[in-house]
Amino acid sequence: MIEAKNLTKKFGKQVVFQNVNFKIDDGEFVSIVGRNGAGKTTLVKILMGLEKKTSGDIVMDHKHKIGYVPQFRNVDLDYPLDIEHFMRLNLKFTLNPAQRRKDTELIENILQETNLLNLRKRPLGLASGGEKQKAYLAQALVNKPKILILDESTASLDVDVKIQLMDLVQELNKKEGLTVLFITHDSELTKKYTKRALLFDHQTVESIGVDEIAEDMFE
Ligand SMILES: Nc1ncnc2c1ncn2[C@@H]1O[C@H](COP(=O)(O)OP(=O)(O)OP(=O)(O)O)[C@@H](O)[C@H]1O
Repeated sequence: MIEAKNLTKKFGKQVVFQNVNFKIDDGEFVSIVGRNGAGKTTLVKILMGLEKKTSGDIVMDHKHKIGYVPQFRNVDLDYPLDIEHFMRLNLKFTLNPAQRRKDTELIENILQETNLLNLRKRPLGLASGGEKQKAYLAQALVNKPKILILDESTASLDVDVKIQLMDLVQELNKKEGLTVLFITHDSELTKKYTKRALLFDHQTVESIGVDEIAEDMFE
């Protein structure tokens, strides 16, 4: 479980959120929503230890690894790594033959579960937007995370590709019990894939059922 207790974050005099309280259960698939600048990324950075909270607490099992899937950026056409080697960047280097075999088996499994087996040799720079996004997801899975953070990972993808990616994440959530934090401005995907959302608004965070989400609430 991830629990925020009276969590406050300020940048200088600017209050991003103040005394917020919420819980995210293990294995939950929850949306994180709110207008631009509401504090969603700041929360993620605090969870990942990249930013310090100002006060209050985050209670979570720190043994639980977090996989972070950013929104794909344009990659140079001549970027040298193919998808498989891009994933392998997240492996620890080892000369131990048994560990190398295990690592290869892990990569095979992830390529299979993300439907990237046929694309493993595709240079990342030449992959489509959806393929790049799947490669980012596959790379995050190499760390065997318990928590997956999708940070606007569906933005700038075509609708059918968004659905493919989200179906894949839903499967990981159901089959492997991954906790998923889905940061998004997309109210339709929020409603389709999650039951509730943490709404960041005016320095507060509120848990709302997806039925309560209005079209323009966080766009
Ligand atoms: N390192 C920083 N120093 C100062 N202010 C910051 C810093 N990081 C973020 N902020 C400010 O904190 C507020 C929250 O930013 P944050 O990036 O968390 O918003 P967000 O909800 O993720 O927005 P978006 O939907 O646009 O990605 C913004 O006003 C932002 O300018």
